[in-house]
Amino acid sequence: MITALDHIAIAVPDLDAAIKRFLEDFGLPFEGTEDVEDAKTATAFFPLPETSIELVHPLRGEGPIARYLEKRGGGIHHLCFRSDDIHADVARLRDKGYQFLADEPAPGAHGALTIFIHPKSCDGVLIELNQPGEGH
Ligand SMILES: CC[C@H](C(=O)O)C(=O)SCCNC(=O)CCNC(=O)[C@H](O)C(C)(C)COP(=O)(O)OP(=O)(O)OC[C@H]1O[C@@H](n2cnc3c(N)ncnc32)[C@H](O)[C@@H]1OP(=O)(O)O
Ligand SMILES: [Co+2]
Repeated sequence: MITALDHIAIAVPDLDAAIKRFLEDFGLPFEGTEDVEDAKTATAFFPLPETSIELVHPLRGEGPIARYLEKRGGGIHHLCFRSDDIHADVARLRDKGYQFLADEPAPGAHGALTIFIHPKSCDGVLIELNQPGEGH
């Protein structure tokens, strides 16, 4: 079952400048950065009550965020729904015809199990599902 809007991710060409903006201009609480090697993405999280803003930036200039920034520039990149049983939700949504970008959920930021649905399945919006690990 989907239980929350876990985060909204924004693709940013300059991670340090964007962190400064959300920290100093908007005054959001900053949790820290985490590089997700498998996703070739550097992330920065700003937790707010019940959800977070996630900044995403290419690791070493490559990967999906690099391609996104090249084609579209910075902008809202994906929404992530939190699940309390990601395998059941993936099976349920696959049965309904949603196209997933991987066969199985894999570890993402914070060690959460994560999987993406192709934007073509959701009116052009990239959707991530995650199931937080213990302690998050
Ligand atoms: C998991 C760690 C962390 C976390 O929260 O835990 C993250 O969130 S990391 C986030 C980075 N990882 C990903 O984004 C993985 C999933 N994304 C992908 O695999 C690709 O970006 C993909 C498949 C969505 C698109 O890659 P592709 O190489 O096919 O790029 P194209 O530019 O050819 O795009 C094809 C088609 O999709 C449209 N598109 C691409 N990105 C987005 C987007 N973020 N939102 C909406 N639409 C998107 C793109 O415009 C193309 O459309 P078309 O009509 O064919 O031009
Ligand atoms: Co994300």
